[in-house]
This record gives sequence, structure tokens and C-alpha cells, in this order.
Amino acid sequence: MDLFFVASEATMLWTATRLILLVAFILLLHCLRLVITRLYFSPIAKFPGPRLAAISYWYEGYYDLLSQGGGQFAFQLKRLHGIYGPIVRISPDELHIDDPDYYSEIFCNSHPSRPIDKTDLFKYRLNIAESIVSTVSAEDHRLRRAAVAPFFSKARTRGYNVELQRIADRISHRLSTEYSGTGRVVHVTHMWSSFTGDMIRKLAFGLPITFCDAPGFVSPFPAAMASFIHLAHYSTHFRFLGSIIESVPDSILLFLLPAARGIIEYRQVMLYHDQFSFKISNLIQELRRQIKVILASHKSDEHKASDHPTIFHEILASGLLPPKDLSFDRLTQEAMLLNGAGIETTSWSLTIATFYILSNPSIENRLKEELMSAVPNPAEILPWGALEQLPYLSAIVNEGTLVRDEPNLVAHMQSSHFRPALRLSFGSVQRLPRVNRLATWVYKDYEIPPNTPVSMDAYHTHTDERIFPDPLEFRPERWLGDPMGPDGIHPLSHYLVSFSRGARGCLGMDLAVMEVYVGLATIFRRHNMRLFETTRADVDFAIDLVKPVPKRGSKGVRVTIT
Ligand code: HEM
Repeated sequence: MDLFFVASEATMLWTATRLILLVAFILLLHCLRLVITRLYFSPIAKFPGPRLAAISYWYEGYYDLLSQGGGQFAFQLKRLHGIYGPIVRISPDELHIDDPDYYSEIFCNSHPSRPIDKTDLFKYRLNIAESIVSTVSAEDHRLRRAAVAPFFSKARTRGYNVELQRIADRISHRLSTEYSGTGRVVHVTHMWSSFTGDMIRKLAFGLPITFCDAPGFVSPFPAAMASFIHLAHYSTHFRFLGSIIESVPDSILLFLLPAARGIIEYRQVMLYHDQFSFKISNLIQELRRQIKVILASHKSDEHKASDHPTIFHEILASGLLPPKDLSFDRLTQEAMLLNGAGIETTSWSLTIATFYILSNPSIENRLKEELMSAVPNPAEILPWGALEQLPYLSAIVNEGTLVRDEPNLVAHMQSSHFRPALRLSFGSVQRLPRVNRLATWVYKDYEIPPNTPVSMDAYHTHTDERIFPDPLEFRPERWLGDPMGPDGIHPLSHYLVSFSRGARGCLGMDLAVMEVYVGLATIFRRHNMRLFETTRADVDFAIDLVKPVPKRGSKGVRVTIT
């Protein structure tokens, strides 16, 4: 009996071992097949690039998540272009191009007969897969964008100027009454996030100004929006993350994923719902609550009485979207996008501008002289349209001036494909991939097969020495006097791509530009500031978290009001 038992145990062990060996062998064969296919039989096998990147997506994963603590892929791409030239295969299926003259070809040619899609790879990175910015198919995107676009037209944006000035005045009043002459330190990014946060919340939800009244300008809502981005690389490489994160208890989440700390802290903070009441909630619950209110008021037609219909009332009333796109969940994702995009990016542009103006007395003096003469009464800041006519302020805002006398440039600026941008704030430093679903792109001697993701980005374009000598130096003067690009054909401003371009370019571009003009004009016309324990290291791009982030441990740009 015992012998029989031992024999059958040995047989079972042998069978299990054979099974494991078989599975290992099949896996090995599968990997080998994958490596050989990707290296030799891929439609982009002939493109130059490191073999490891051609074999595995984990090449990118290593730089996104591990190298120097993560967020290093943009820098690695620059190194790869130094080795392999302007077009590089950066993953099993993606090419990256570093050639500013090719930018419009990739970003400005979407057409119903030639649809340009986004990639599945980035669909989940912001955990808002169904929002406009993450929508993969060109057709779905066109509809979703059309429902929101009128709200952000330049003409409509001008109409938000009065409200924006009111918010800027509120901040300015606090600087005068609470900070001026006291030595108290203002955290500049917090201040600007409360400015942009209040504006977008007003537009999105019709809510009153509250962020810029928060102690120290630190409002949990903008802070939470900022913290969400810390998960971007993890969500890109582990797509399931977004859907489970909400159901995992804080302590387990923190243990498994330290990058989620921001979200956890957010779950535990208080939100300003209105000026007088506070409530414990989390970001998504807060946005859901707002969307619920809007859906209810839409059904009851209450919003028609309001002189301020919100973005979401407009989406609901547009009649452009199919019912699935009007679902509660999708609208919540759109709310997350609009709040995230509307707060963070512009606030960083304003922070960068504030830092560079204050760290360079000749720039600060020249700006102040211009503002003093154009705005004799500091209580009456000019509207955006008039501020745009100030050459030195414009040079700072854009690191590029609106050259008003140059007809081609004016036409170019007015086209939907171009608007100025603050060069050194970059916008997104992560590459933006585009997929030409049906047609071939031709780059130099290369034919890029249809359906191949091809990416470019503002970081490479804005730091191209041939276009912007000493690219990391802030020099408004490089934009004065009708400057042309290196080809002598395109104006220099053609090479500013912070907002990207074309059908998928930034929807809030005019709003962002207006915010930067009004914010800088108000604060620099009325206040004298000094940097407090802040250096270049607090603004220099060191980590790619989709947006540029300075070195770890930076306390941010801080000032005192004299
Ligand atoms: C300086 C400030 C800003 C910069 C540099 C910036 C930059 C960008 C960039 C580069 C994109 C394209 C992303 C991609 O292709 O994946 C984008 C898209 C977008 N931005 Fe902005 N943005 C700024 C401010 C704003 C503001 C204030 C809003 C207002 C809500 C906004 C709303 C959006 C939206 C909705 C999209 C998606 C557009 C689409 O997919 O069709 N952005 N932005």
C-alpha cells in the first residue's frame, strides 16, 4: 500500500515537473518568436534605434518608472536622437521624430478622409480614458471636441475677461493686505493654481471664487489635481491600475504604490464646497457631485435662467453627442480633464514667467516700465486684447511677441493651427503620439507604414539649438523685431508648440494665454516681489510627469512681497 502511494506520488511529481517544463518551454518559444518578429519582421524593423527598445515596451517602462526614480524617458529620447539621428524606433511599434520642420505634417493633417488617431498606449495614463484628450479614434474625437469647442472660442474667451480680472484682483488684494511688508512667504505655484482653478471651476460648474481665499493659497482641489499626475507612468504601463485604485484601502495602496501618496493624502483632506462650508470627500466624488447637480438642473431647465451656462450645460444642450457620450461617468471624466488641464499647465507657465522675471532685474525693470506707461492707474488693468498689444509683456508671455505689423505672421497667428506659447514651460514634455490610420507618412528617405504611432514633442522642439540658441536661457529679447526661423521662411513663433497644433491641439489655448497676460499684468503692475530661497533648480525641468517637474525635494518658487 505504502509502496503504491510512494509510486503514485512520484508519478504526480514527475507529471507536474513536465507540465512546468512544458509551460516554460512554450513561454520561451513565445518570447523568442516575439523578439525575432519585432527585430526582423516588424513593419518598422528597418528604422534605427536601440534593439532593447525594439524588443520590449519595458525599455520605456525602465526610464518612466525606475531610472533616477522615474520620469526620465524624455531625456533618454534626446540621447537616442544624438546617436541614431532625427528618426528613432523607441518601442516595438512607435517612432519618434526630432525635426521641428516635420511637426505640422504629423499634427496638422487630420481630415475625415485621412483620420489621424491617438494611441491605445496613452489612453489610460490619466485614468480618464473616455475624455476628449484620451479618445483614440479621430471620428469619436471630432464629435466630442465639437460639443465643447464653442465654449473656448477666442470670442467667447474674451467674454470671461471680467471674471478673470475679478479673481486676479482678489489675489492682488490679499498680497497687499496680508503679505506686503510682512516677510510672509507666498508659494507662487499655489497662488497661480488658485487663480486658474477658480477660473476653470467657474466655467465648468458655475461655482463662486473660493480657492484664492484659501489660507496660503493652498486649496485641496488644485493640490489633488496636481497629485493625480504622479500616477501617470504607472497607469500607462499597468492599465488596470486606474480601475482598482479607488477600491483599495489607503494603507495597502501606499505600501504597494508609494507614488499614490498624493491621491491618498487627497482622500483625507477637506474640500471647499463653497465659501462657508467644508466637507470630507475625495476628488472624484466632488466632481461627480458637480456633474449630478448639472444633470439635474439640465433636466429641470433651471440653467436657462442663468446668465452663466457652464461648459457641461453646453455639452448637454449641443445635441451633437450620442447618449453613451452623455453618461454620468464620461462627463465626470471630462470634468477631470478640464479641471486638470485648466489648472496645472497654466499655473506652471505663470510660475516659470514669475521666476524668470524676478531673477533678472533688467527684464523686471523693462516690464514694469512698460506696464507703468500703458496702465497709468494700477486699479484699472487693461483688458486682454489691449495687453496683447504690449510688446515686452508679449515677449515674456510667449517668449515671443505678436509682431503686429507683419501680415503673414498675423494671418498665421489667427489660423486655428497656431497660437503663441510660453517656450520654457513646454506644456507637455511627454511625447504626443499620432497614428495615420490609412495613409503613409514620408520622412526623408523613410516611408512610415500606415497605423504606426509617430510622436514628437515640445521639449525637443523648444530646446533645438538651431532654432533657439542657448535654448534653456529665458530671453524675451529673442522675440523682438520680427524674428524668422532658421529657414528664413517661417516666423520664429512657428516653432512654439506648447499647445501642440491641429485638430487635437489644446482646446483651452486662448483661455490659458489670457490668464497668463492678465495674471502677470495685474501682479507686476501692482506689486514688488522678491524671490525667497529659490533657484533655477526649482524651475528647471528634471522629471517628466507628462508636465515638466523640477528636481525632487524642490520647495517650489517662493516670494515675499516688499
Ligand atoms: C499654458 C497652458 C496650457 C498648455 C501648455 C496646454 C497644452 C496642451 C497640449 C500640449 C495639449 C495636447 C495634448 C495631447 O495631444 O495629448 C492640450 C490639450 C488640451 N487642453 Fe491644454 N494646455 C494649457 C491650458 C489649458 C487650459 C486652460 C484648458 C482649459 C480647460 C485646456 C484644455 C485642454 C483640453 C480640453 C485638451 C484636449 C484637446 C483635445 O484632445 O482635443 N488646456 N493642452
